[in-house]
Amino acid sequence: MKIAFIGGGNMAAALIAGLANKLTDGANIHVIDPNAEALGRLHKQYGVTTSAVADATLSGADVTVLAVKPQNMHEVSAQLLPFIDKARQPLVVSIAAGIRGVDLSRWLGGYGAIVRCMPNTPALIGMGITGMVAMPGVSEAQTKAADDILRAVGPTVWLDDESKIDAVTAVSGSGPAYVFYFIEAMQQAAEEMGLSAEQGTQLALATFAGAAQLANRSTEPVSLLRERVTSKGGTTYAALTSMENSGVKAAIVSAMKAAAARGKEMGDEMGSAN
Ligand SMILES: NC(=O)C1=CN([C@@H]2O[C@H](COP(=O)(O)OP(=O)(O)OC[C@H]3O[C@@H](n4cnc5c(N)ncnc54)[C@H](OP(=O)(O)O)[C@@H]3O)[C@@H](O)[C@H]2O)C=CC1
Ligand SMILES: O=C(O)[C@@H]1CCC=N1
Repeated sequence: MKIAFIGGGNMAAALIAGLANKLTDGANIHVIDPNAEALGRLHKQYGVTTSAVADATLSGADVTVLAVKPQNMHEVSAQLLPFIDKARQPLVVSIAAGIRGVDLSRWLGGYGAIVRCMPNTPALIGMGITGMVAMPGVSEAQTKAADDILRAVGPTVWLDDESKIDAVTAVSGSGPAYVFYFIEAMQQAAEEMGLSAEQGTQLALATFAGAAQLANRSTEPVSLLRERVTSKGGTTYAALTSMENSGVKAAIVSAMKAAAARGKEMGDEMGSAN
């Protein structure tokens, strides 16, 4: 399978890291990005071919992944359009937050073979997860091709309704940042209580990894696992009571709803502006 990426930034690099060697040889991946340094790195690490601007290599791609910022999706669609060979029906995969399939299709001259995805950066180590939705013009074979690509970097979750992808963005697309934020807070607290930076980091990271694995492997609800840590009148109880009193859970719920709302807003803004 020949795969082209337009945009070779953070998320594309994470996907390419998972894809190269696993699904396809790096030489079957072509990356287009104006940043020569980023291209050089990707070429050196994975053997991908590169170019600074959209070129005829795109015509030979079975799948083109649009991995630029949402604000650049309209101009990039215009750059891709001349290279879409409609007789071959190549698949277009968008990973952009917010950008709706109907707008992308319009920018691509009514082209319909589009799958929208929301991956996340743990794809870099093959531990991503991706929410996906196929536009009406996507064939079964194309759905499978999109699934094969994203499954190379972790499980896929197919959605029955495009509007739900904003929720996926809020949960797992942006999610790694919430986890890193929580780890940063634990690191800070550890240091403030006298542990070294190294010890704080080691303890926080192992706790996150262990708790996530435990929850993943357990058949019991996460709330029960939490209760088992929380001895009556003990230290965990003191911490969780403090969190509840500070409105931590409510703040997380409202932050994630803000992420989803921003996804929808970006779709509205970009769709109506172009
Ligand atoms: N980062 C993440 O965790 C996730 C991101 N996404 C989505 O992925 C997309 C990319 O995000 P991310 O990788 O973080 O962003 P980056 O800014 O890291 O990468 C985008 C890249 O596209 C390049 N670019 C801009 N214009 C063009 C063009 N015309 N042709 C080719 N390349 C171009 C940019 O170059 P320059 O910097 O010079 O403009 C940059 O290198 C976004 O739409 C985002 O919503 C989805 C899931 C998770
Ligand atoms: O912050 C963003 O907009 C992108 C989408 C999900 C993760 N990063």
